[in-house]
Amino acid sequence: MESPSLSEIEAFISTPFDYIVVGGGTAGLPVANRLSDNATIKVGILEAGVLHEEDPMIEIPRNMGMRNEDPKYAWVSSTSPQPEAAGRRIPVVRGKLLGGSSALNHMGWDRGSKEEYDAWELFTDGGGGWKWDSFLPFLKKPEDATLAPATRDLAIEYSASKDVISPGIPGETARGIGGHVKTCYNMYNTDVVPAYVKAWNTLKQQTNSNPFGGHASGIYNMPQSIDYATGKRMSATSAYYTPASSRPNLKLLAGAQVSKILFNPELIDGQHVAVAVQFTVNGNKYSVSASKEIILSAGAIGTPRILELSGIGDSKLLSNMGIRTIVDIPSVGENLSDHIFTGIQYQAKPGIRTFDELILNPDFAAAEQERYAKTGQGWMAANDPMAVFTPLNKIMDESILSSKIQEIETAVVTGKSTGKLNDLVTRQYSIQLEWLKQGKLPHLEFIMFSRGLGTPDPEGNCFLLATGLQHPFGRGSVHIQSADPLQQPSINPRYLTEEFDVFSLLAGYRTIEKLAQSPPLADIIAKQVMPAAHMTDEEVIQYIRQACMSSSHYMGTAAMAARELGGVVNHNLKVYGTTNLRVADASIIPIPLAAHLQATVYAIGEKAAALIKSEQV
Ligand SMILES: Cc1cc2nc3c(=O)[nH]c(=O)nc-3n(C[C@H](O)[C@H](O)[C@H](O)COP(=O)(O)OP(=O)(O)OC[C@H]3O[C@@H](n4cnc5c(N)ncnc54)[C@H](O)[C@@H]3O)c2cc1C
Repeated sequence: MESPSLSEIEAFISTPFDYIVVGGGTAGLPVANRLSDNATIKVGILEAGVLHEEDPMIEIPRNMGMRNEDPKYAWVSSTSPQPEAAGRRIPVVRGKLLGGSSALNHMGWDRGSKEEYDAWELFTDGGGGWKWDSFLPFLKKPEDATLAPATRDLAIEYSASKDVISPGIPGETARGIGGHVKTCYNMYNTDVVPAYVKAWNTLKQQTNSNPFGGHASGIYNMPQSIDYATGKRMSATSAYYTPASSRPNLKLLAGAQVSKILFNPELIDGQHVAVAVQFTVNGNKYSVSASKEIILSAGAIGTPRILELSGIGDSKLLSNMGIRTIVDIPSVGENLSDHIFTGIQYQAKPGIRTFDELILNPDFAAAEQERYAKTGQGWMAANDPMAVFTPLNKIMDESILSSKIQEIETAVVTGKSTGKLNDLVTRQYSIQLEWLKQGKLPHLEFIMFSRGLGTPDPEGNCFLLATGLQHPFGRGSVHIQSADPLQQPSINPRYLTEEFDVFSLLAGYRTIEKLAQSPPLADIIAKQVMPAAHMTDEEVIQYIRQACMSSSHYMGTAAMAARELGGVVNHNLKVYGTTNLRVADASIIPIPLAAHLQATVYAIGEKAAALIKSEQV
């Protein structure tokens, strides 16, 4: 791992910064870019990972996933043993490099539904404009949608049904044009995709021709954060850092791990004033000052860790670690949620090609690599774009569902739920129960991965049909284990601790089975590879516990909510009890969102920058 030289560190710490952004990731880099567009404002970025310039492992879309366990690219960590997931430690993947998780993710570009963003305002008691109508400009701002020449909406083209839904604001006004992150439709679809879409149509799932308009249920062709012209991934680095990197007033120190925020001993109106950031390089400690603000953008795992190391968190936990409490906020690091998923692997009949072909057929792989090098197109630029987001009532018997909803409602009301029922979670549950009863918002996502897990079988290409829980009831936590800033925090998502979450994934699993039996998908399947077919409900539940994985969609650990409710930041993203410490990343999301997170996190970065600018004098 490259480290910055002493002269680079000295140049950085002697700069009179106005703002320091901690974490050069998906939200942090938009903040740094927007603040430094004023040449009189000095902005510093501290990033624990390094800058990977022109790295094919990041830029070439088909190389995704290959560096998730490499410490030069990722924080290699796992959860604490998860009792309800067969006691496993489940890998926790996050980017540790400039660009953060946007440089490692699967590039899907989507957003949640109107009602979900409208709910954010219920946590901030109306402040700050955190609802669909006022957040929409920020959801659009990061994006530069390439609508031509990649205009083919294959979800509609492949659709067997004429029953296409397109509610909400019109598609033309819902997408962003001219922003920093270029997006396009997928460049190549494997042979499984047309049959997959049509099989969903036979199960009465409608195609959604306008998933960005505020209604995210249905089948759709999810755009990708890929530049159509080059075929390269767009990360926060290529989108926001590179174009601004030559600004003299923007400085990056990569390879510097932040340990804590330092505060002025004197308070202003009873509030703490953040003045500097302490970081380590090769075990040596340094600090750098900021005269205006410090913005924490270290992600849903990194941000609560830094808050606690700085003395902001649950005073009991902090005193056990020997850390002096600066602000007692017991909810720091609580409220962790994630989209857990499970799946079934199938082998396709001979002649049906999935991405396994790139491993099984070296000549074909070489030809595709050559095509990519010349044109930026083809299989190496391709992904799995078909998204299916569905409420539970679209995939199961309504009477069974309503009795299950009744059960969880009773558990919540009587306090029998196994989760920690603080005020924040109680409000979240009442909103989530309402969403379930209305049956409009997605509760599950179905994803088709056009490749098998493990070593491909030469007898036939494989693919995986997976389902992921979008509005889980389980809530976990991330907390430091000691005052040592280099020790990994304890990450406990408490997966599958709520019965309803298990029930939902079982329903998703049974739907995958039905889908695989539906033509024309059934016609291209040779066999079910994993797990065994024809399992009882008990056996499927056991399999889910043994095999479920994280989607790496960690959120909520420094929730934006009223302080008395259990919030960590207010509607201006300021940490309670401080005048000038903000959080901008996935940790502020106050309630689980039924979408992949990056587009929303970029929007949080854009909105944070606008909030900060609006307070500049
Ligand atoms: C493998 C994977 C696949 C995914 N697929 C998709 C997808 O297809 N579509 C989608 O929309 N979303 C996807 N996501 C989720 C999405 O990418 C993340 O939710 C989002 O990028 C998180 O942004 P963030 O700004 O909160 O954190 P990050 O982007 O992770 O940024 C945090 C940054 O802070 C740095 N940092 C942390 N601690 C410190 C410290 N102490 N000192 C200095 N720096 C620090 C980190 O190194 C990192 O660069 C995926 C994520 C992963 C990991």
